[in-house]
Amino acid sequence: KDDSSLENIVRRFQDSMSLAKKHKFWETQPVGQFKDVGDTSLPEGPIEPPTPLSEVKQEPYNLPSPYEWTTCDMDSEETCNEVYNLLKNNYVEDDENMFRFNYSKEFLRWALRPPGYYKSWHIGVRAKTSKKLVAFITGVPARIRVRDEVVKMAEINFLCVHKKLRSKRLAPVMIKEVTRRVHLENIWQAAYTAGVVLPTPITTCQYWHRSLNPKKLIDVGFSRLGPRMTMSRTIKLYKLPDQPATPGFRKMELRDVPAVTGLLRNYLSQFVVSPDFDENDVEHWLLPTEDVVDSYLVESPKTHDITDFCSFYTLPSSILGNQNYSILKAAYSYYNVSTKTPLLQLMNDALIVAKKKDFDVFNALDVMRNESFLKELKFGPGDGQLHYYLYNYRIRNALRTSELGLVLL
Ligand SMILES: CNCCCN(C)c1ncc(F)c(N2CC(C(=O)NCc3cnc4ccccn34)C2)n1
Repeated sequence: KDDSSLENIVRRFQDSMSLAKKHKFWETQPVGQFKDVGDTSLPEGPIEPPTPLSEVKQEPYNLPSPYEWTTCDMDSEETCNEVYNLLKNNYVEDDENMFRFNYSKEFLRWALRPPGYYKSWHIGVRAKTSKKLVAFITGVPARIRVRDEVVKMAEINFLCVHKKLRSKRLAPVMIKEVTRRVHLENIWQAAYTAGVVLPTPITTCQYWHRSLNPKKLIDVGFSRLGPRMTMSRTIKLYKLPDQPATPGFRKMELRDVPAVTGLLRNYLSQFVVSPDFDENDVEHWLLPTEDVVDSYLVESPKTHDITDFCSFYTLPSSILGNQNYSILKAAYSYYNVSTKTPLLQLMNDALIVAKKKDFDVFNALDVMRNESFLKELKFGPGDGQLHYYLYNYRIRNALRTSELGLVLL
């Protein structure tokens, strides 16, 4: 890029300004502050005590005058459509603005209605005159274990402000409003991620990508042909068998929920931060849902024990400005457990079924035990980093990515 162009100078200045304002806001919040990093005298755990519910602000925060709060009822086809279209046109893009997430309506209904969810945490902002939905932020309740403490938290996600309303300082007031509504339910901690550095990540993950349809990925600019590589050599490099290799590898069913819950709880107990799933959670988050989440397990043909489990979620991206394709079909590694089948073989079977379902790429973060298979299964490091954060909960030292057992959608 011509870095000296005035346009780039202005953009860099604006970025630095918004970054400065970002830290202005986060310095007012109960989060680990940069100045406190390394201060081992500060105890691990909640940073501020809960407030008596009577002292929690009862009325919503003030929005700039042309805008009003709205609660988005995801059960309503019309409202779900509005949320889908807002995100489809205004949510996260890659740095080169070639792709934008295109979370489907079924995915959003799944992601936002887990056991015990609160409609009041599905918060929208409308323009008073046109009633157009112009911004969105959500929370869902989750029990998250940090070392040996299980903490009720809100998982905050889908913060989106319409492109035309950026730098109107809407995000800080939306974060304060979702925090207020979470406090009203007597919950004082939260977990969230961001592609940008804020005070202060508990860990920073790297995305890895395994090509399943290399020809399309190169055509749309997601990947580039390797040096001294031809297209046919590249297609051959990423070729996968037609069927999974593991005997007893099959789709998860409702009757498997108790066994999968036991398997998953044991496996996740090794990580410093992970969800504390019960059977209701497993039924919601891991039972296969068409075009939303896929999960497979290994049932030993001899003993009929369930020994292993793998899952991935469906998150397509819109391809901005390509003649031949408009959608990138991406699968994201979710929760995987290996007790008998080597994780390498289990994940290769996951790649095989994902390719069979016509996904173009299989993405994974370097969390949990994922590093053990990434290179060998021909994943390549991505350009995106994902920083994980806890709100109002201090972790004494940042975690290694292998100590993190939490995947947010
Ligand atoms: C927990 N909430 C995370 C949701 C947001 N997630 C999934 C996300 N957050 C930051 C990223 F860096 C990222 N990446 C996946 C990797 C990737 O595929 N990069 C190319 C690409 C294709 N489509 C898009 C859309 C947006 C950004 C990059 N894109 C990088 N994913």
